Amino acid sequence: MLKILEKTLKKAPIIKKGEYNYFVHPITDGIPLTTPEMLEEVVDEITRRYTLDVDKIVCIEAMGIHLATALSLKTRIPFVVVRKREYGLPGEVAVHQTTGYSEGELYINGIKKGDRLLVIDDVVSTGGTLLAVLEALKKMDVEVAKVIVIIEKGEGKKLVEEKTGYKINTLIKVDIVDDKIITSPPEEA
Ligand SMILES: O=P(O)(O)OC[C@H]1O[C@H](OP(=O)(O)OP(=O)(O)O)[C@H](O)[C@@H]1O
Ligand code: HPA
Repeated sequence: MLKILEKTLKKAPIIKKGEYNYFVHPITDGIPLTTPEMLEEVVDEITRRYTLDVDKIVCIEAMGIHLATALSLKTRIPFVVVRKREYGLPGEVAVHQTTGYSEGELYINGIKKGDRLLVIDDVVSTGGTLLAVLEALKKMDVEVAKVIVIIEKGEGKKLVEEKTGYKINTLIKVDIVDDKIITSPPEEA
């Protein structure tokens, strides 16, 4: 069902970002090559597993954008990007993001009161990014109907679920053992 994703993850190079083991894959980095078949496999699996009765898809720059684009083309649901750039538009909400190797600001725009949202991203690792975005959305007058992340790595997913109360739906789990990637089905709460 996720044959391309599994096969390519197993071959993904691992680089060091300080102490952090970072895998490099087309879904999370656009490297070495994102194929239409891989994107199709991912969005087909999303629409097979989940009912997407939402007004908008919310994705996070940069590596949520290709996923939201492909899903939007398939479902006809529009999407908005949480950007790393500040616009200063009315209603803009800034959040502070931390990952295992970086930190910075994210800016939420384009969301209206009462919106029913699907939040999508490529990977949840420490959970810092998703936590920051979901906690901000929680304070806005919107409904987060679904959260979908393609790849879970480490324990961040559980932490985000505990802290926000939202279920984080993932398609595949990766563990890095001896500089190799092991894939398995997602951990369910
Ligand atoms: O669970 P976390 O530890 O927060 O890691 C996950 C986040 O890290 C990556 O984003 P990054 O900020 O590196 O930006 P990019 O999408 O531009 O590569 C990825 O796209 C997720 O958003
Ligand atoms: O190991 C990783 N690889 C790609 N993207 C990521 N975002 C957080 N961790 C990772």
